[in-house]
Amino acid sequence: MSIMGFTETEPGYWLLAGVLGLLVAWLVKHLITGPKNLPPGPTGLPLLGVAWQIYKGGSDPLALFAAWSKKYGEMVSFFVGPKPIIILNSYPVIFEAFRHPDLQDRLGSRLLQEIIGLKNSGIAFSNGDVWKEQRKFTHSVFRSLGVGKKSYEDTVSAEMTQLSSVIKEKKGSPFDPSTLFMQAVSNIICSIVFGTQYTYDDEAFKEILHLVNSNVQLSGGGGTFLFLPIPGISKIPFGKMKLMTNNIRSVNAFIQSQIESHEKNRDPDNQRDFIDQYLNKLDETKDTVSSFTKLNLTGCIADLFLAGSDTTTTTLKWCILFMMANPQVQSRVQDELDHVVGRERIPRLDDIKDLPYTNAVILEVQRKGAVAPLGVPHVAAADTTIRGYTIPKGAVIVSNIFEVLNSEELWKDSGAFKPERFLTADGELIKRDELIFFSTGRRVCIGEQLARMETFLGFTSLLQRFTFKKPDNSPTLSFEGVLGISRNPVPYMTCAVVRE
Ligand code: HEM
Repeated sequence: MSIMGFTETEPGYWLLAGVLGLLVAWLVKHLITGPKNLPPGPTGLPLLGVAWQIYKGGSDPLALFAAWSKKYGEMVSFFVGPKPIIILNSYPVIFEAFRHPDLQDRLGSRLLQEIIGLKNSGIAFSNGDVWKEQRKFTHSVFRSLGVGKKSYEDTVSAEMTQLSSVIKEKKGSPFDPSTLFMQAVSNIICSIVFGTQYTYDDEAFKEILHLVNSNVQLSGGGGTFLFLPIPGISKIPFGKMKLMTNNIRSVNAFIQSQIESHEKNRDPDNQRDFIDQYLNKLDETKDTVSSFTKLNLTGCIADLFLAGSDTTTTTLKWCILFMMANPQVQSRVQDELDHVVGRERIPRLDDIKDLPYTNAVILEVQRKGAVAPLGVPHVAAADTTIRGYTIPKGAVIVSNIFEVLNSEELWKDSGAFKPERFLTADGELIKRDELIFFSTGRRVCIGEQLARMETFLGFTSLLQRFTFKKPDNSPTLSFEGVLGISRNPVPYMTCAVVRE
């Protein structure tokens, strides 16, 4: 018998026979023992699943997922290799699934495990009791420091004042705001975690931000490269993986040096920051199987930086981009600020209730910017039924936040930038549950209050002092999103003109 022209005496015959045998075995196993009753979705090549379609979707998986949502509905399933992936495309289904106790696990990062030993560690990538304990503890530290509350306002305002002073030095000439926004936002995380706020010319601070930022870029859409389950991934001696490995080593060395200096200079009666409080917790913990360990401290610090810096920085970048593109909206925000706050003092959280238009603008920027368009993937800890479909144990569950924020059903004329959609006829602010920028359910963003506060105080203090303009002769403004760990605007330049 010959296969595709090869006879039994040729090596190609046995190679092809082997490949075909594997395909048949996979198909049989998949049909007989594979998960049943999955939500509908595209069928892909055996073994590869729809990996090739996603690859072809290239820089715009969001468009591909939108097309699938239209075709298959609010729950879509497909395979990447042997792994089932479930995409949730509507607010009600995300709301239901993300409250289910069996749909709260995460994918681990092989890369972080190999380099730092982080496995089921920290908050964002841990499961079960470790996750519950670390998340609860982080919440309690945030509460005690007043993070996201009025008592933390001065720290955030001081940072935004430093940001404005540096921007003022640009004297209206064009600049890319990315690095400055990142410095301001990361400095707030530094104050929570290390008890320090750096000046923007501090070399160590600049170097760490460069390393974190570089990994945010290198990680690719949704942080894919962080999660590749390839054994020995950290040993790859070239390309992206080598760069990421080196960056992670350097960031880890910085984190360890901070922990060590806190250990040397501690005063248990004066707990300055997250690290001090964690070290105290380690002292108190007698339980040998407790999740409070130095490794988990490292995991929490890494998570707060990764999750807390890039997202809020990106939100501020979208804010300025939309203001440059909509000067009439910008000047209406400035009028409202002049009327309510004036120019003599900086905006405060107490002003929020009196600034409905400004708040509507922030909501619309967040809706259109969709900085976390696919959230952070969850994993099913057990077979679970949602809306009559089975989500099998081990399936990866992706919340398509982007689809919810762009749904024509929820937001009439959803493609347009219209802050008025969040105002009543009387000018009161309308709050909508479907605005799930920070996700929903048990793993909802732990930094939500802080991020809202940073965005409000950052945006208002900038617009109080400056008018942002597109530099003459600069490229046409683009509203395309560039998908990295978060969804960024295409890099742009702006001129910050001091207001008369
Ligand atoms: C505009 C800014 C932000 C956005 C849009 C955002 C969005 C999100 C989203 C969508 C998730 C996934 C929730 C889920 O899995 O269901 C998340 C998780 C998380 N965020 Fe944020 N976030 C922002 C700012 C922050 C800040 C400032 C911090 C830190 C202070 C932070 C810390 C975290 C952590 C630690 C998690 C993991 C929570 C867990 O797994 O239990 N985020 N965020």
